[in-house]
Amino acid sequence: MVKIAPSILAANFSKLAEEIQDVERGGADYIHIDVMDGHFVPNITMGPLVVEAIRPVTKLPLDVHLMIENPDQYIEAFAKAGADIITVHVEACKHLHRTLQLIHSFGVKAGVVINPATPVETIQHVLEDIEMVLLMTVNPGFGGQSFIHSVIPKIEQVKEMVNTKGLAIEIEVDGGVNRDTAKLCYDAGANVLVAGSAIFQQNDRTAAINEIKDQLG
Ligand SMILES: O=C(CO)[C@@H](O)[C@H](O)COP(=O)(O)O
Repeated sequence: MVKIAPSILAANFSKLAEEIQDVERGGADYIHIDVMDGHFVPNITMGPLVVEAIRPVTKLPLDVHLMIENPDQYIEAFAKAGADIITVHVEACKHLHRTLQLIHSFGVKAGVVINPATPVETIQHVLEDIEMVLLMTVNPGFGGQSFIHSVIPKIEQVKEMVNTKGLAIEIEVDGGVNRDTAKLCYDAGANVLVAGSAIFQQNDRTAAINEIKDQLG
């Protein structure tokens, strides 16, 4: 079953609790939280305090995507704030395996993210140590960008790697996912679809979520 993870980066921050409850009622499976530091990516968003504030307003798992340098420094804070899944970028981790162990040490699921230009081989030796792979389908940093189609074969490659090893890892995609691109990702092997503007910029979020799910056949 596909899961939909609305990215709150596209939500109205002045009424974040209502926005999150709206997508929860509308059938969302995860709440995707984009953490940006102005160094790893050219944008600054939210930190552990926002995750802590969101935690009591929803029962959905909080999927925290760290687009930050030196993620080890902040993992404990995000875990204690209520993250259920923490994903870190291969490109930002000096000792990726150690970082994944650190995430798990707080009882939180761990995932690895790769940018559009990063080869999937960079994650092959940590597949046994993660619960999620996140393939960026835009260059990270901003919502509302266009989907990068050259990532599709990478999704297929990851699916193949995961199947070959017989692992139960979620394959998530993020960036430019909407009613036109969702099926391409799903058919290639993705089972978690992050969508920001395609959901939060619609008046009827339930319809927006259903519209994406309906495309998948
Ligand atoms: O992590 C990111 C961007 O860096 C994403 O989560 C975007 O926030 C997705 O937004 P849309 O492309 O769906 O509008």
